[in-house]
Amino acid sequence: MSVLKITDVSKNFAGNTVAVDKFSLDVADGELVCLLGPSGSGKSTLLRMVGGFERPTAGQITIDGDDITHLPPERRPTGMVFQSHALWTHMNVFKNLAFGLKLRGLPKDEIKQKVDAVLELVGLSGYGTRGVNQLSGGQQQRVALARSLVLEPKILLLDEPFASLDQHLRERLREEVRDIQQRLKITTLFVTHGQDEALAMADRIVVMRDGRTEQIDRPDVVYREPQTPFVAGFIGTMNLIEGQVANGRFTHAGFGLDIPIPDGPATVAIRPEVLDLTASDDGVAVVHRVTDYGTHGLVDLDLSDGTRLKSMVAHPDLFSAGQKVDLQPKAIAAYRNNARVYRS
Ligand SMILES: Nc1ncnc2c1ncn2[C@@H]1O[C@H](COP(=O)(O)OP(=O)(O)OP(=O)(O)O)[C@@H](O)[C@H]1O
Repeated sequence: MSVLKITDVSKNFAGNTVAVDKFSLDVADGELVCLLGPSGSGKSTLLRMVGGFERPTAGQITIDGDDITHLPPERRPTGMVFQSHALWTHMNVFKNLAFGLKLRGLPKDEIKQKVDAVLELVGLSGYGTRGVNQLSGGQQQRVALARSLVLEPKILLLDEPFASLDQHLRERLREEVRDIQQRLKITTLFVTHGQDEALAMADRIVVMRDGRTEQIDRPDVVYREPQTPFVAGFIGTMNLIEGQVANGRFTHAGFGLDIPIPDGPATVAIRPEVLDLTASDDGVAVVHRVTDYGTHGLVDLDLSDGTRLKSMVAHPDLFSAGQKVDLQPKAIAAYRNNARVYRS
């Protein structure tokens, strides 16, 4: 059952910037949906409209069937965690967490019980008396999450909560947050421009572009079956080759493939892990660089017009810069007019 329903929501800023354009999305109970897209695609604006920090120009947002489109943030059953955690630095951790509960008029012992429970949930038991400034960046972000969770929101809204943390900590925290989210079964909308984060955490990913949905699907589907060249190029590493189809054959710069689609321009997409190489004196590509990552190798290669492609290989030592190679893709997709028209 859908808990959060966003219907035809738009946001136009002054100066005619259309940040969000007739956007619709249903989020099911307990689901974690990631809004993923490049900078400026409207992710934060959309999240802020759900949280009540931005007013939609048009459209409707409901939670459990109640229209919340024009309610202020404090009257919505939502909890938002921002990129800059905005903790109160003059208060200790306990007071930061107790603040919202106090406003709700809860008795002292119940506040203590709830704060202790949420501190345990985020792995910070015993940190109540610490000053916020005495915590690491990761700990501060956990407190920010706890401050939202302690108010038991129906919907948790996370706006790039790990953006300021280093890679290692980011990976650890996203696992922790996913664990907590699944344990609490809390419906969550999560904004990120990190595709790894989205692939690792989401039940479904919304790929956004120019304020609109480009694709909504499970992470594995978004990765394996991107519906547009934009999604293909945005998620994971993808070789995109723009060429022409004539008589069922796609060609570009000496590279050719049989594709049973009508004549005309097409974009072919091939993942590096399914682009096999064989050394050949009259090969269509030249190896530019070979990188050995230990577990696998990555070969950068150029077609005759300079189009750069990537191939993942099991034995990088078989290849070297300057070598000519032939390409054998094991799986391809072809796009025309921004839609997928073929997949092998
Ligand atoms: N307060 C504002 N006034 C005017 N334009 C705005 C405002 N906030 C956002 N925009 C514009 O709306 C568009 C979408 O911005 P938004 O911040 O939602 O994108 P985003 O996908 O979250 O980007 P990022 O990943 O960089 O945070 C951008 O063109 C942005 O410049």
